[in-house]
Amino acid sequence: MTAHLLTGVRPYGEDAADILVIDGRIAAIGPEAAAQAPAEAERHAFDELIALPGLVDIHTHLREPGGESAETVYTGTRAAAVGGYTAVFAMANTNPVQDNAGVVEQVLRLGQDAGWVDVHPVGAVSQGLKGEQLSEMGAMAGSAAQVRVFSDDGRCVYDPVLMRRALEYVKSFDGVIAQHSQDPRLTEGSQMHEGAVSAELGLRGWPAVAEESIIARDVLLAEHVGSRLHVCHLSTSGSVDIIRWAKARGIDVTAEVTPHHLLLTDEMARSYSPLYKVNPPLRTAEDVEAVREALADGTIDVVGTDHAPHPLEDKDCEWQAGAFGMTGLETALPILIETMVSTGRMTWRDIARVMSTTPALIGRVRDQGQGLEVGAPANITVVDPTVRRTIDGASQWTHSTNTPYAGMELPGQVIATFLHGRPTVLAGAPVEKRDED
Ligand SMILES: NC(=O)N[C@@H](CC(=O)O)C(=O)O
Repeated sequence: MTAHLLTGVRPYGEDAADILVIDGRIAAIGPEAAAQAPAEAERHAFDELIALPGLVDIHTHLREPGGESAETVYTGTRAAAVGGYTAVFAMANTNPVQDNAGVVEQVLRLGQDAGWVDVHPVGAVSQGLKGEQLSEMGAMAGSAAQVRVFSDDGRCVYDPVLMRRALEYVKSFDGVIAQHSQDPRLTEGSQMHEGAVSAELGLRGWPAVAEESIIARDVLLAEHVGSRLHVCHLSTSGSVDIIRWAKARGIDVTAEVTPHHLLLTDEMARSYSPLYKVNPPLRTAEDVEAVREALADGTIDVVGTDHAPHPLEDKDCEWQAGAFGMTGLETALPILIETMVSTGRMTWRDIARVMSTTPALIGRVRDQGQGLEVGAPANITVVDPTVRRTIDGASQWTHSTNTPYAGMELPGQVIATFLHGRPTVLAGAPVEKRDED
């Protein structure tokens, strides 16, 4: 038997209550926890700290296989655990692409061996992400990886016939298509958000309509075939309007926003530093306000990090040559605290909903996101919201340093993470899996 007693902790930021964990499940919460704790239980004094259900990231790039100079499954999932995550959905734009059962099972196994979080491989929608023919979706769904989320993320499924077929096909195994909404024709050569700042800087623009027109098309397709659509990294106020309209109409759509689109604007491009180059691009202050409001009112369902590590040479260069993407696993919760909790827009229960419960539901994962309830799997994140830390890329656990928050002071630190009852992070630092675990 393994047992842990978390004392003095505040579940969902509410009244202090001890939590007893036995053999991977929450055995008791409240006064009876200490009374029921076996003598050998490991005790953790977490007075005044906040307990949340383990975070679930619906949108992570782990890069392995093929991109190990940026990240491996091991380093990416270790960074996830440090960020408070207990599960991540690993995007399909690896090399080889996660478009068949062999590759998704490889990523699943790498995740299990690393042991930091549950890794759920995302399957590509199209073979080789080429947007021409459907991938082996059924084989991936039926594989050991039990894939339910399919995405060509990094690329848009542009062909409406392919998108329609994909939406139809995933219905048979309750899957979802997670679309990277970007009209490729409207964004050829685009470098940043199209607007006053791009005009001033002389960088080619990525117009909001390139995102909004694809979302509008896709919600109508999802309605037409009666299937489930997930919109990745929504970034504009117009996109929020479309999702609001689609939901009011009863369309089965969910939407995600990234931490960086909740905090940063296209003004950052004035530095010409590719650290701020990301896809979709950082938008205007009005867009940031719209996505914050939509996350708070439930129009946007989840926060996905879009953790996109890149090797230094792809970021330490001029803007035009830089790669799109920024790391995010270790800064997501601090940014949510800064933008949504400290501002009074969301409670800790709301954070649990958008960063744990709903992402697990969208991905059809049953042993995550169940909340801090007796009998639930003991996936628990313990955070100190009062600490303020200056972010430094070099001291993060991800293998890459492309954080746009370097030098910024952000609130909150994950003190401990428990994955199915086993601590993966204690005192803010990762804890290696032992052989007997
Ligand atoms: N979000 C990003 O800016 N980059 C992503 C893929 C993508 O372009 O969406 C990546 O894989 O690097």
